[in-house]
Amino acid sequence: MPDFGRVAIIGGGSWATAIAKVVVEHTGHIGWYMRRDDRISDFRRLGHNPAYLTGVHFDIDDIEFTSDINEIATEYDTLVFVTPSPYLKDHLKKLTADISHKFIVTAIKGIVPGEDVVCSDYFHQRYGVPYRQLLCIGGPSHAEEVALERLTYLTVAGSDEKMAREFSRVLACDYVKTETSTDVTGIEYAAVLKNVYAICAGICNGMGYGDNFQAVFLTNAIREMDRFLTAVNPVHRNICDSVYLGDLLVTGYSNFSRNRTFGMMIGKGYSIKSAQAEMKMVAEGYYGTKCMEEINRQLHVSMPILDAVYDILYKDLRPRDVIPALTEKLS
Ligand SMILES: NC(=O)C1=CN([C@@H]2O[C@H](COP(=O)(O)OP(=O)(O)OC[C@H]3O[C@@H](n4cnc5c(N)ncnc54)[C@H](OP(=O)(O)O)[C@@H]3O)[C@@H](O)[C@H]2O)C=CC1
Ligand SMILES: O=C(CO)COP(=O)(O)O
Repeated sequence: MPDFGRVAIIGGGSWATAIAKVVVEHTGHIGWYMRRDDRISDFRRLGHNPAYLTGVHFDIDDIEFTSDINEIATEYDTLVFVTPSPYLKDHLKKLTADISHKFIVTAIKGIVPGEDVVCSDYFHQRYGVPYRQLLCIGGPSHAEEVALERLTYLTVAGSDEKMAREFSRVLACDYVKTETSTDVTGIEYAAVLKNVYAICAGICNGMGYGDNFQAVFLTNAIREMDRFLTAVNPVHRNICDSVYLGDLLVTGYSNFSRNRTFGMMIGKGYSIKSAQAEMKMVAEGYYGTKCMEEINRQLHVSMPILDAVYDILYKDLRPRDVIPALTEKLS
C-alpha cells in the first residue's frame, strides 16, 4: 500500500485553492507553495486566499506556507502541482532539490510550452520521476463549484491503478466522488484538447452560432479528441467517460470556463491581445493550441477543429473566414 506521506500543494490560483481545501479536510495538514510572499502574509492574516476563491476559509494552523519551492520539495513526500501550464517551468527553474523519489501529482490541464509534452512526461523526462510515482487528476471540475461544495466527479490516473485508487481517497469527500484510470497521458492530452475546443465553442458562440450548432460542434470535437488519443496512446478507453467527454462538455458549455470566455471575445471581434488583457485568469487553450498543432505535425491525425483554432489564434485568419469553412467539415 503506498504511503503518500506529507502532501504539499504547488500553486496559488483557484484550482490550487480548491484542491487544498479538499486535501486538508482529509489530511489535517498541508504544505503550500505560493510564489509571492505578500500573498502568503495576506492569506495568513485573512484566513483565505486573498486573490482566488476568497469564500473558502482555512484553519491557518493546518498549513505550512512557503515561497521556497526547494523547502517544500525537500520536506514533503507528495507534491501536487496546480500551476497554470505556461508558468510551470518558471517555478521549476528554481528547483535544485531532487524530486525523483517523490510522488508527483499533476492537476494541471495544459501542456508544457516549449517542450510539447504533457506534464507527467515532463516530470519523468526532466526530473527522473518513475512513471509509477506519477499521477494526474482529471474530470469535469470548475474550482468555483468545488469551493461551493457542489457535487464533482474527479478521476485520478496512474500507471499503477492501486496507487491511483489510494490517492483518490485523499480527494474523496461528501461533495467529491472519485474514479480511477491508468490512462495518464490520454487524460492529460484530453484536458489540453478540451480547452482548445472550448475556445472554438466560444468563438462560434460569439459569432452568433446557437445551441443547435454547439451540439454538433461538440459531437465532432469528441470524435476528433478520440482520434488523437488513439494515435498518441492507443489503449482501451471509453471516450464517453466523464474524464474525457464530461470535461469537454463542462468547459464547452459553462459560463465559468475561461477558455470559452476567451473564445467568445475573439468571436465578437476582440483582438487576441485585448481578449487576453480582459481575462483575469489564464486561458491555457491559447498555448495548448500551438503545442497540439506542433505535436500533430508528427502524428498527422485529421484535426480540422484544432487547425481552425490555430489558424485564428496564430495565423491571424479571421473567424468569419475560418469558421464557415470548418462547418463544411462537420457532420
Ligand atoms: N480553475 C479551474 O476550475 C480548474 C483549473 N485546472 C487547472 O489548474 C491549473 C491552475 O489553474 P488555476 O488555479 O485555475 O489558475 P488561476 O488562473 O486561478 O491562477 C493563476 C495562478 O498563476 C499565477 N501566475 C500568474 N501570473 C504568473 C506568472 N507570470 N508567473 C508565475 N505564476 C503566475 C498566479 O499567481 P499570483 O496570484 O501570484 O499572480 C496564480 O497562482 C491549470 O492548469 C488549470 O487548467 C483544472 C481544473 C479546474
Ligand atoms: O479545466 C477546467 C474545468 O475542468 C477549467 O478550464 P476552463 O476554465 O476553461 O473551463
